[in-house]
Formats: sequence, structure tokens, C-alpha cells
Amino acid sequence: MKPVSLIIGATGQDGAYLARLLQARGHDVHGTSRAPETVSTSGLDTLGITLPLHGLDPTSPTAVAALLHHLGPARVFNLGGQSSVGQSFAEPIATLTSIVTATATLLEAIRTAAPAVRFYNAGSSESFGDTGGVPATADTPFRPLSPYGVAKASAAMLVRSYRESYGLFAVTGHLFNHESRLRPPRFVTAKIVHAAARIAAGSKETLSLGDLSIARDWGWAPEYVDAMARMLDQPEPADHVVCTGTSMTLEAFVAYAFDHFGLDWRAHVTTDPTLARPNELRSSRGNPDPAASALNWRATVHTQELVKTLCEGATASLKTAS
Ligand SMILES: C[C@H]1O[C@H](OP(=O)(O)OP(=O)(O)OC[C@H]2O[C@@H](n3cnc4c(=O)[nH]c(N)nc43)[C@H](O)[C@@H]2O)[C@@H](O)[C@@H](O)C1=O
Repeated sequence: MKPVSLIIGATGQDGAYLARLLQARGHDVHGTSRAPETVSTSGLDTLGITLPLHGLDPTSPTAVAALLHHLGPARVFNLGGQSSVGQSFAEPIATLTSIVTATATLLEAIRTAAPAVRFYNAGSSESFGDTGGVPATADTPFRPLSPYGVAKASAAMLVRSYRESYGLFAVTGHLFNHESRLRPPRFVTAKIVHAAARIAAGSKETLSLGDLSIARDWGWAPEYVDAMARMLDQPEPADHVVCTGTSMTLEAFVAYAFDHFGLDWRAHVTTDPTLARPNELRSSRGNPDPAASALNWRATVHTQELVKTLCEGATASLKTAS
């Protein structure tokens, strides 16, 4: 019998890559979506992944309990909810509900009806806020700056509380920014590389961006899902930071991307203050060493190589579209 893994929110970037990884490892992978009839499955389709997609509102205790009873999963990966920090400023309550209430509902269903389930919670580096240049670890205090960060910090605290109070195997991976060709253009890396590819192909557009001075620890999503899976394979549950340990400014990212296409970014990019966030996390970087020693996992794709890979993906998708 194959172990059953359930991915809550399976249609996003991470859900698609995680489904591919778990299937390759012999798991019977099921996914959920709030609206499976209408949701875009383009990420799963791009990777050639098929899996049973169940309709689920993860904030509904009865619906969650019924699905866990029906599938009997050994592992549950909680990847659902709002994923855009920018959007969380416009929709703080929906953000909190989709992250905090959903995580609480899943934990409570596991505690009461399926306590042997191993539970992975998708946390975020946004929980830490500005660490003053000190690379964050799982022990860094939470000082979130966005409604999204508040929600992710709260969900992570719930996970720790259920682990310590009830003995559940429940863990949070605090993932730093991680990108791929499955990223939609509401995220800045996809916005940049697709615009640069179009401009290189003859488009006369100008790319408008917010604050170019911010810095992020950007990694490669397909390898980050391996860290998630490993966190549930450990003898003891523990939270981890998942990151590269290197960071670069958005301006450097833009420069590398346009340079990949033989373009000078200054001729094609403008800044628009309305794209800046009400409260901006200026710089973000994690410490990769604890995950390396505990999970035997380390990011291999860094900065310039990441930009190059994303640019190649943008070129390929432009060719497919034309
Ligand atoms: C770790 C974290 O990582 C991601 O959240 P994010 O960091 O907000 O990602 P992003 O690509 O939207 O912004 C990155 C930075 O780029 C700045 N920026 C400038 N100009 C534009 C711009 O035009 N668009 C966008 N989107 N950002 C811009 C923006 O202000 C921010 O400083 C999610 O996976 C999230 O789920 C998560 O957990």
C-alpha cells in the first residue's frame, strides 16, 4: 500500500512541485482546492501531474474531518491560503481567515480524529520581519510587518502549541522567497523576467516596479519542496528555516535579468511609488546551516543562476505562447 499524502492547496507553485516529488517517491498524492471546478491547474498541467483534486474549505471542521476520514492520509501538507504579501494589505481579514483559521481547523481535526498524521505547515520568512541583517533561524522572534506575516506567525505558533501540548508531529517550514517558472506575475520575479523576455522580443513596453532597494533571499522552488518533505521524514518534529543564505537587492535582480537578454535595464524600467507597500520588509535573509545539519538539505541554486533559469523559462513560455 502506498502512503497517502494530502496537499491542502495543491494547485499553486509549491503544490505542483511537491505533488511531483511525492509521486516520484511512491506516495498516493491527493490535493484540495476551494473550487476545483474553476481553479486553474496550469501549474500541475505544466509539470504533467495528475492527481485527485478534492473540493475543500479548510476552515470547515466538518468538511476537513470528513476528508481526513475518507482518505486516511499519513501526511498532510498545509499549503493553502493567501500567498501574496501585497494583497494581504488590501484583504487583512480574508488573509487571516485563510491562513490562521484554516491551520487551526486542520490541527484540531488531526488532534481529535487522526493524531498519527504528520502535519507540515507552510510558514514564511515574513513572520520574522526585519532581523536587522542577522540571518533568521527557526528561533528568531516573530516581528511581522504585514497582515500576511502576522497570519503566518500566528499559524506557526499554533503548530508549535499543538506539538508541545498534544504531542502531534506538526512542524512549520519558514520558507524564504522561492521562485520558478510556475510563479504568476503578481510576484515580482515573474513580472520582471516575463517583461524582459517580451522587451527582448521587440515589445516597446516599460516595466513599472516599486522599491528597487529591497533585498530578498531568493531560492529555487523545486528544491524547496524537498526540504518540506524531509521535515516530515525526521525522527522528531522540529521547525526549520528554508533559505539559500544569500540575498540580493531587487535592483541587482532586475539588472541580471535584463543583462541575460543583452539589455540595459535602465532603458526599460521605471519606478512607481504606488507599487510600494504600506509597510515594507527592507531586507530578508535566512541561516541555512540548521536545515543542512538536521535535514541534510541545502539550496543549490543561488542569485545569478536563479535569475538565468527564470529568464530561460520566460523565453520558453513566450515561444510556446506565440
Ligand atoms: C517569503 C514570501 O515571499 C513571497 O512574498 P513577497 O516577498 O512579498 O514576494 P513578491 O515577489 O510579491 O515581492 C518581493 C519584493 O519585491 C517588491 N516589489 C517591488 N516592486 C514590485 C512589484 O511591482 N510587484 C511585486 N509583487 N513586488 C514588488 C515587494 O515590495 C517585495 O519587497 C511570497 O512567496 C509569500 O507567500 C512569502 O511567504
